[in-house]
Amino acid sequence: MAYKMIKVPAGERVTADASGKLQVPDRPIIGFIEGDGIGPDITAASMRIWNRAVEKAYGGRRQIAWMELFAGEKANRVYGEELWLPGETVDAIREYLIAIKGPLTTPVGGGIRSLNVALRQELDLYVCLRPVRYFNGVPSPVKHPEKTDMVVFRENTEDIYAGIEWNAGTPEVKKVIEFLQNEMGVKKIRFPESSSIGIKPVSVEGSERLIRAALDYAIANNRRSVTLVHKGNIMKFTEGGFKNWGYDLVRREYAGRAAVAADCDWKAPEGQILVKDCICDAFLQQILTRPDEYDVIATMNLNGDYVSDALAACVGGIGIAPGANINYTTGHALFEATHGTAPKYAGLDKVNPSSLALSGEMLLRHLGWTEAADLVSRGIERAITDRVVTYDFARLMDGATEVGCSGFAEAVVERM
Ligand SMILES: NC(=O)C1=CN([C@@H]2O[C@H](COP(=O)(O)OP(=O)(O)OC[C@H]3O[C@@H](n4cnc5c(N)ncnc54)[C@H](OP(=O)(O)O)[C@@H]3O)[C@@H](O)[C@H]2O)C=CC1
Ligand SMILES: O=C(O)CCC(=O)C(=O)O
Ligand SMILES: [Mg+2]
Repeated sequence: MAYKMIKVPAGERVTADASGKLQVPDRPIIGFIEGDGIGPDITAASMRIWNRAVEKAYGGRRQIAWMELFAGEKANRVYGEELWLPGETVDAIREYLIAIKGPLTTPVGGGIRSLNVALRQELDLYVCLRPVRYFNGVPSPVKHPEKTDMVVFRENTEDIYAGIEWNAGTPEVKKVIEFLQNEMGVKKIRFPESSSIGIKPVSVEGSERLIRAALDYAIANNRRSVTLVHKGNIMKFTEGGFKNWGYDLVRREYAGRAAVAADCDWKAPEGQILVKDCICDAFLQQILTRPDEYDVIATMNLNGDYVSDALAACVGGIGIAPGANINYTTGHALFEATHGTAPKYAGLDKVNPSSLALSGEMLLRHLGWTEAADLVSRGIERAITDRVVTYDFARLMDGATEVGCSGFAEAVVERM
């Protein structure tokens, strides 16, 4: 495909077969979006780490051909018009399959809708995968951060997060409210004249494909349990549906490999995954009090957003919380940090690049480049153990050497 502003480097496409399995050439073209706010700082630092890890692991036999894609504020500058998410950015990820992005700004209460959510929706990246593990030496607000070892599978295309809503006082919201009151017999809208309305779609298909991905991951990685996190006592047909459809799926498709807690008195037979559920408010309490009881988590979009930041806090904060948005059927994957653009730190070469760097570690592992991935995590681990850290860790550690974002990347590279 010919692109207007995207320069395709010398290299080859990663492709996927009909089952989503990847074929990875030695010089894969991988897209990257720099991102807004701290995006340029953490992208430059992470690139240094990823490229060095690949060079060290494969001595030039393998190399990533980076292809810059544009979104957010930079897209406006590059295209010379108001264009937040150029169509060719989405097309290029569709064509080249794998990309990584920095955070993109979403204004609150008006303005453009989230570009991050738009990318997930347009590419149907239905899993937001956020592993949460503790790196030795990272300062944490909990007593036993090493007990937190969870992998969050967050549904990424549905829920109230999809942004289907109408603003108070508009003719559109009036129409929706009148429909709800007159056609659907709704009597519970407390202030109908001044309400905004949002819609929460949660489907059987959307829930099943997410929960299936979580179960397959748990089985492939010898994990102990999958917990469905929901608020189904209150939102019976959406969040409660998610839980019920999940249990139905386990009984229908995973017999002999996974067992529903209620069917086995909370003890899965030897070699099987225990599937249980937890109401989200209680879950947010238990990740602080009993984190070792949870393992793989499957949840809906908004819960997953809250849960992943809360879990990140337990193991040192969102400065070190990686993630990926994946469609396991088509093979498309867009890796990204859990955190946002942290605008007050933009351009200061200050923040922790680990969240993006570790998202790249996930990307390398996803490509099957395990040796390079291991070097990234080893370098980060060693820098932290040596107490050479960015401000977010330094302010909580005794005897730390505080370095900037690029300085941390150098410290990682030296210790690979
Ligand atoms: N996927 C994406 O692209 C996402 C985008 N966003 C967007 O980002 C913007 C800002 O959101 P906001 O709510 O401020 O959340 P942010 O995640 O951007 O920042 C909140 C706080 O988290 C800490 N933090 C974030 N990143 C790092 C890092 N790399 N190293 C160290 N500490 C870090 C800082 O804490 P402290 O102040 O304590 O130093 C920061 O003030 C919004 O427009 C939001 O919509 C938000 C989340 C995800
Ligand atoms: O899109 C955004 O601005 C925020 C997204 C977010 O917080 C997340 O996906 O974790
Ligand atoms: Mg978030």
